[in-house]
Amino acid sequence: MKATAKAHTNIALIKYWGKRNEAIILPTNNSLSLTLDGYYTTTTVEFDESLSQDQFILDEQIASGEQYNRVTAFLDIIRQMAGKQLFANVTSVNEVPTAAGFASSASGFAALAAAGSKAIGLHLSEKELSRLTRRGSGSACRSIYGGFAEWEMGMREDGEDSYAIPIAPANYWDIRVAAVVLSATKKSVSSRAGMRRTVETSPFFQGWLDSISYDLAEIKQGIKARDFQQVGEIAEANCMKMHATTLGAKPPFTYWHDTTLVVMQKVWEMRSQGIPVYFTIDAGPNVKVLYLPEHEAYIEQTLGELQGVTDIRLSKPGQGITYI
Ligand SMILES: O=C(O)C[C@@](O)(CF)CCOP(=O)(O)OP(=O)(O)O
Repeated sequence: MKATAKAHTNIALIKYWGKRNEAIILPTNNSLSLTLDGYYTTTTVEFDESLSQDQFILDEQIASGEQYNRVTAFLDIIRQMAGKQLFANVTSVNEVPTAAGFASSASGFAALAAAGSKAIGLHLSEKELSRLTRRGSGSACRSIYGGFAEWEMGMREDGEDSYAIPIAPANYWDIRVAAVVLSATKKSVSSRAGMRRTVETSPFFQGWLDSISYDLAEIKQGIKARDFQQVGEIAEANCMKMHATTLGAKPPFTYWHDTTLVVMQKVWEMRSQGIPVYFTIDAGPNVKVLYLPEHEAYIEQTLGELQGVTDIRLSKPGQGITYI
């Protein structure tokens, strides 16, 4: 009863920002992402009837506290689906530089869902696997697919219709993402806490929701046409609207640090010089820069020279779940 799976993280171009149900993780809006090849998690799950509790080893460290609790609670869902009361040894290795502030929970929960469901003997479709992964971490449900994926928020309150669907495969369009890692270390508000505070208190949240259907339609048209300017403009604007909601929360907050703005302004400067380059930012200070392959060397060098930038991690579109 053992299986190993590898999953890549993804970068949202239309953000998941807000839950309508926290218990089973149902979002307030659809989101759309690109799976990246530069960051992934490999997870092995072995169910063993001799075990009296789950054990979770993350990057060669025995996990405890919140990390352990989220994994064992997730395994409970898998046990319940399979009707088996077995405990498991879980071993995860992240090729996700934690300093990058990437939501390693995305690749982590996707790999855990895939390996855990297979190890316990469930044969889930991609849709069923995405729906299961969503219960671990919302954005992770998009990592089931390679390339571009859209998480349909669903209308049902039991979440049966809330899962990701593939939009275009990894080999459809070679656009690139540079994760600009900043030295900022101050703990920002977690995405979960940030969403909650924003939904509950920000007067700008409704404006965010009202803009989603237009952004989604425009970005899908841009992807279909391989129109980088259209995709970049929409993604950057959507990110700015998401972050604007946090400024209206009570108490207000922002994920941006000083270097975040330095990188943003450098992207705008390069764009004013005629280079097609855009950015997006998640629940942290790091900036993810979108560009085309022909500009990779110049963009990597230009961003790498900025004060406060400690690493640049380049990604191409990544694959969905693979079993090893
Ligand atoms: O990825 C995106 O769409 C946008 C964000 O990264 C924020 F910018 C949200 C990620 O939220 P996640 O960590 O998935 O929350 P969970 O469901 O509470 O685990």
